[in-house]
Amino acid sequence: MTANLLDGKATAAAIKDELRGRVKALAERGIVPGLGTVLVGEDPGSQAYVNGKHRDCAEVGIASIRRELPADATQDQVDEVVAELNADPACHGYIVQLPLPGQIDTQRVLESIAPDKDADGLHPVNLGRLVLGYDAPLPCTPRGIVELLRRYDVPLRGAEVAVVGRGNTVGRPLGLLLTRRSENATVTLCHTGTLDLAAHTRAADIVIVAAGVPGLLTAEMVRPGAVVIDVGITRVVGADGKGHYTGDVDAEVREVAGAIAPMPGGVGPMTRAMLLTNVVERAERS
Ligand SMILES: Nc1nc(=O)c2c([nH]1)NC[C@@H]1CN(c3ccc(C(=O)N[C@@H](CCC(=O)O)C(=O)O)cc3)C=[N+]21
Repeated sequence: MTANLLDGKATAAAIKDELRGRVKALAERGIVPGLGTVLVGEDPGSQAYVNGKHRDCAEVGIASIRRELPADATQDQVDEVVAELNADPACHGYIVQLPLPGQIDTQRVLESIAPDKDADGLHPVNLGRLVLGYDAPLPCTPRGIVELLRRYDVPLRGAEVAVVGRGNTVGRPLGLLLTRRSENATVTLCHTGTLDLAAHTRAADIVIVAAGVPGLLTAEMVRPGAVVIDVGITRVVGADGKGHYTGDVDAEVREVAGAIAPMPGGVGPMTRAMLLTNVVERAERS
């Protein structure tokens, strides 16, 4: 048996088609949604992600607002760009690309983003709203995972879900989303302190791995027919000296899983589609 594909790329394309229609409807009201990005430094990976986001914007009809600062930028310079985007009525939402250089206080920057313009959904106020069940922009990767499962009719109600990783951007908020009344999944949040990881993953109907450890989930850790979502992205240098990105799920898992969202082609494109969705939703409320 080979796992069915949960095709994040195709699903994200369908979502972008839907967004294009919503952007047209906004245009009739004289509103053009705007997404801002703040990039500090010249990391090629970060540049590639930010370029991808602006390409997505162009495809959907969202205006791009791009701010770039050098790698040696000061805290004041970053604060100034954040204050400018907070005040700019053309910017409905924006992200500060992470990681930031070491001289910048990341927490201070993220906390100074206006919560209602937080396109990532990672501002402490918005994570707090998520905990409390209030309306808020949702974190893009967790939202993209739930949307991908929904569009492939993978049942969440009553499902046993093992989430591997408790990071602030994926694992922790994903547990919050999946345990909302509207999803009603039962979540086991596993982490580096989990004593018997395989016992938890083998008991799960859905295994979502966001640990950043290549090959962490192996075939014997997966119940035959289970749904597997690979959220890992780790840069590794191969024997040929070339760098590439790899996920957390071992290739053999394909032989046991019922369905799999691979890396690449799974959660990454969904994350980008949810970023656009957050911005369009915010513009629709304006
Ligand atoms: N403030 C902030 N928000 C982020 O959302 C954020 C960030 N900082 N820093 C870095 C990570 C990483 N990230 C990715 C998003 C999409 C792909 C993606 O689309 N990947 C493709 C492959 C690459 C491609 O085709 O371009 C895939 O998985 O198929 C990858 C990585 C967002 N991040």
